[in-house]
Amino acid sequence: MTGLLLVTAVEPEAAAVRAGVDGRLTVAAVGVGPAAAAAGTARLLAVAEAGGRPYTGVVCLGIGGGFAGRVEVGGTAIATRSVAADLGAESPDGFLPIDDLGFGTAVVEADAGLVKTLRAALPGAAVGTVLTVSTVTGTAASTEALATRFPDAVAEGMEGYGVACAAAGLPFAEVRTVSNVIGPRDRAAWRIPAALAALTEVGETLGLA
Ligand SMILES: O=C(O)c1cccc(C(=O)CC[C@H]2O[C@@H](n3cnc4c(=O)[nH]cnc43)[C@H](O)[C@@H]2O)c1
Repeated sequence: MTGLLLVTAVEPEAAAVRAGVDGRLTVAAVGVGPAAAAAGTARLLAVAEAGGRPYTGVVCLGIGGGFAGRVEVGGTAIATRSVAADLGAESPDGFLPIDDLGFGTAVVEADAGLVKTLRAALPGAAVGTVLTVSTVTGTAASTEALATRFPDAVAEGMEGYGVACAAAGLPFAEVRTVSNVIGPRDRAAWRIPAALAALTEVGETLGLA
């Protein structure tokens, strides 16, 4: 996997991944939320391309929320696809994704080859849809709504779809290590050290692959 660009939202996540990668791949923090992450990723890809050393793929990594019963806190989720869950329109009949509005798609499929490699390297990981949200889910009602709309969703983060759009045709994957259960907000219950330690383990596998 030489040549992969690994991106996270914030520097503590990047440091955790770097500790595992051990200098074998580039790891950068590109900002929180899909817009900042897309812009930051696009800039890194453009600079590398202009320098004649283009990246061969992009992996979005970070801590995230996990759907109860689908992945454990401290566990890892590999995305089969990254979906912008709140990109669309509300209506009296429910949420309408941009796909239904005729404005493109809120879904980016992960690269099958990268997913296969990640699954082999991380056999204990949950595998499924990873949602991208601009607002962290924090009520029982919104959690239930998302779990119903996306029965195969395992986790949510705030950057995957943005990074995937910036990757624009390059092989893309997303991996989340779970710091908290998605549900009524309880920041004190977040297990960030465990999720960062799991990110280092993911970095080890990517650095060796
Ligand atoms: O406070 C710290 O020490 C700390 C260390 C590393 C990372 C953080 C973050 O808060 C990272 C923000 C990042 O986390 C993702 N995230 C985490 N939980 C959720 C969630 O339940 N729903 C959506 N996103 C989540 C998200 O991608 C943020 O960008 C703090």
